[in-house]
Amino acid sequence: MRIDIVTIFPEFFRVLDVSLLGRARTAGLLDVRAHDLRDHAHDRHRTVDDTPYGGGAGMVMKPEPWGEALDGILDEAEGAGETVPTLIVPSPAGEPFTQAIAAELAQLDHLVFACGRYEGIDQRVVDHYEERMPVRLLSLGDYVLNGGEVAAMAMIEAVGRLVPGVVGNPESLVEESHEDGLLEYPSYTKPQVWRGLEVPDVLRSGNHGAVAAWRHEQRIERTRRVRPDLLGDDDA
Ligand SMILES: COc1ccc(Cn2ccc3ccc(-c4cc(N)[nH]n4)cc32)cc1
Repeated sequence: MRIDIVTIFPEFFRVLDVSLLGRARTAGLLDVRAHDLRDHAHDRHRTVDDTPYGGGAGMVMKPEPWGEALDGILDEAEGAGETVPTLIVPSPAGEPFTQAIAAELAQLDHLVFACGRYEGIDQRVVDHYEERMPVRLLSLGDYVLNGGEVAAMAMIEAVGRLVPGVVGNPESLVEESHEDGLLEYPSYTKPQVWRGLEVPDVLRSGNHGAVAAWRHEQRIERTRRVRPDLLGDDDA
């Protein structure tokens, strides 16, 4: 999977060079490239923002630098005969990002993240590129960040780890929180007793059926307690 990120803070994504996604990049499973939006602002101050039409506080990101940056990525993909990438625009006004969306995006060959700042990106950028490629406005949650970078990083990690081969043991992706609509079961490791707290006996019983049943019940109980909204009416 190829991932392009357009941002005024490309250095923010250097962290992707380490950890799980770093190994995936080295293995050629993920090709992640950050682009500096200011490279596409050609005035002396490399200006990417301006005052909003209609007035109001704050600044809005100018469309021209975005057009040049995104055209460059699109033209390269088209020139290489690749499938048209999907444009992901993190936004407080977006569709809630979920594990299901992460799984859907993990099937694609090429994602482009447009990380806005200030009060957002001129609407005409989304309107224009909706004519050329799939565009998804996605929200990380019902709170306001200062820009799209943190949201993009979270989405890239959630999607990247689902790309086949990125996670060493694919079995570890099964029965994760939200993977099938339930939260994950509680986990334990050695020592058997820690500060007077014991590992549940069933987990040391060697009875795999009993362990599986206990874990499933724990998932339902935890989901009912913490996230009843994830359960259907008859399960809540
Ligand atoms: C009009 O109100 C505002 C609009 C934008 C902003 C700051 N900002 C600029 C670009 C950008 C991209 C994503 C997000 C974001 C995403 C989630 N889930 N929370 N916040 C925030 C962003 C502040 C206020």
